[in-house]
Amino acid sequence: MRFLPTLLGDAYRIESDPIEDERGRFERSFCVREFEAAGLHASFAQHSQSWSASKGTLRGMHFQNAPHGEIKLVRCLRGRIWDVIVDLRETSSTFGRWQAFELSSDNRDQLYVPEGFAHGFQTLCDDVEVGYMISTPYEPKAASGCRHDDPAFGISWPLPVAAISARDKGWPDYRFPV
Ligand SMILES: Cc1cn([C@H]2C[C@H](O)[C@@H](COP(=O)(O)OP(=O)(O)O[C@H]3O[C@@H](C)C(=O)[C@@H](O)[C@H]3O)O2)c(=O)[nH]c1=O
Repeated sequence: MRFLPTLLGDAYRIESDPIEDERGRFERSFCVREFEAAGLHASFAQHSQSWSASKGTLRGMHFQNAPHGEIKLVRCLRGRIWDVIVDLRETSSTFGRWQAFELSSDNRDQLYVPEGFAHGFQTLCDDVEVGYMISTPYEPKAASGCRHDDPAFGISWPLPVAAISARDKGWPDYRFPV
């Protein structure tokens, strides 16, 4: 695996090292030894998958409040997504900044999302499956988020929004600390 730094501190794009033979392909998508050697969190409590029917579907931007903050390892298992993270760590030099990554079942890249980031994605085609490893169990009372179109961040999305949950449409404006 190759752990490629991103523009945002502590977040990594991870490329795998596929081994191909006459049957097809083998690759490790997670490895405690390699994650620990790279200094990354290597213990995950949950693996979740979502399926989105339509191109343009938007899920996010999500995070869990402390003390239930999550580290996520995100991979697109079928189709293509525009995956976006926002650094919400007030002490970070990249606080308030966002970055987007195309993850797909073709490139098979993964995104390591540190604790303290908001995460969301938009599907770039129909019939999209996304899988996440998550460091902490789901805690509904701590689940929170910010709007994908919040002017505080100015995130660019590639497509008009075709489907979004009422909850994700209704997150209040993000307030930067004064
Ligand atoms: C996230 C989650 C949801 N649920 C339930 C709550 C709800 O009834 C249903 C759908 O939940 P949501 O609308 O939050 O699903 P979704 O919008 O797909 O949530 C996901 O979005 C992406 C961007 C992430 O980063 C993930 O961590 C997760 O927050 O599933 C669980 O039971 N366990 C979980 O871990």
